[in-house]
Amino acid sequence: MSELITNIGELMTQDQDQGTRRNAAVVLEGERVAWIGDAVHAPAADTATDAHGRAVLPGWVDSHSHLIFAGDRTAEFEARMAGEGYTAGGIAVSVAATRAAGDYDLTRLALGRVAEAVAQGTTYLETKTGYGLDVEHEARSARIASTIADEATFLGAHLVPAGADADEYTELVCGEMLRAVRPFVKWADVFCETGAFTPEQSRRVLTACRDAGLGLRVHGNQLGPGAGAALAVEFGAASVDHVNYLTDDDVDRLAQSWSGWAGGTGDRGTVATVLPACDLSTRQPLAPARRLLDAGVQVAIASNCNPGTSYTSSVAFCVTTAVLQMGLSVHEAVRAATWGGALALHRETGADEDGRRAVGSIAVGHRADLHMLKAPSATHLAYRPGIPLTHAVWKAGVREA
Ligand SMILES: N=CN[C@@H](CCC(=O)O)C(=O)O
Ligand SMILES: [Zn+2]
Repeated sequence: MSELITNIGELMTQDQDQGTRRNAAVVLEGERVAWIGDAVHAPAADTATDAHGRAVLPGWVDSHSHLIFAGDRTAEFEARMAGEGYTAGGIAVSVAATRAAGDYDLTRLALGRVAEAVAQGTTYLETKTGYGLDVEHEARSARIASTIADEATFLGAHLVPAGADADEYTELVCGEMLRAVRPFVKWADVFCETGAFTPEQSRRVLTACRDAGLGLRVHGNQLGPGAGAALAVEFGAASVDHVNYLTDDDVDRLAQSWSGWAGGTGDRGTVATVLPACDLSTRQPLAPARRLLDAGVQVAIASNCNPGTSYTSSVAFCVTTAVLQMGLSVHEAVRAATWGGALALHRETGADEDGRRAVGSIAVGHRADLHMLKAPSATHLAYRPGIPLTHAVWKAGVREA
């Protein structure tokens, strides 16, 4: 089956060759993009959709979320809005509720969050464990994550559970827990922060997970300056996420990690993933996305949807904030939330070992993940903040919303 989407007012492909086109058309064939060009030259297809001048972007690639949880942390949020600071300790509340939930409920809750994200234009999604924190519940979370999301990440090193010895728990994460989750996940993550895991414990987790064949990610420099970004670069992690408190050396290291990557090929570095909704919800200083881009660091924008620090799956909200508050252009912010997210998940180019198609940009042969706005241009995402602008969503060529 093929579908022609025509009369696209602005087609922001985020593809180097295609750029942003006016009065464009796209043909989808099965799960892939088969043709891109001027609407006046569009070929026939089995079905046709008239965009009536609306804008089309790649679907959002949300490279950082924590969707496998039960329970509610409204009280913690209210306390924070009344002036209390965020600490990692709140994670324990979600751990208790998550362990208490049955498999059916936990899966249903997570699926509901995925549906909410897709309805807002997200077509590729990573999610993490991290609210189980024992072997049984981390393995269960990993299994559910692998069924509801495109990419699953092991975050056993999210918090040392109450009553546990930090070093013993770290050993558990690196041993029995890692073996239990391994069949379900592609990535491992560690929360390297005061109140969570020390640099030395984080190093042990990263080493064990790398040795087990997992790709690496790091939660770092969220609540204060720390070792997260430096460790991420040292271990060749795909991304370091949060990055609110970076020193000049951290920025230099991240930029240096991309020095062998020219024109989209060569050695990858570590993507700096900024999480604007989390920064607002925790009242942290916004991550320095402008400074990172200017230094030559590849940047992604993600929702960090989770019950503690960022209970939203709206990548559009994050893009809006990145433009209005972080100094990014609309094109840069959309790029970071599409192609940048794909880069952070190693999904920006063609088929990998899994044989899957590139996501995060619109090009012939890439996965047909499209997001049509109720607006003539992507600029409206920032120009009309808070307005739900998703008109239609295609995921792998299938109309989802
Ligand atoms: N910072 C660590 N983990 C999550 C928050 C987890 C929570 O508070 O439940 C985050 O990315 O912000
Ligand atoms: Zn997170």
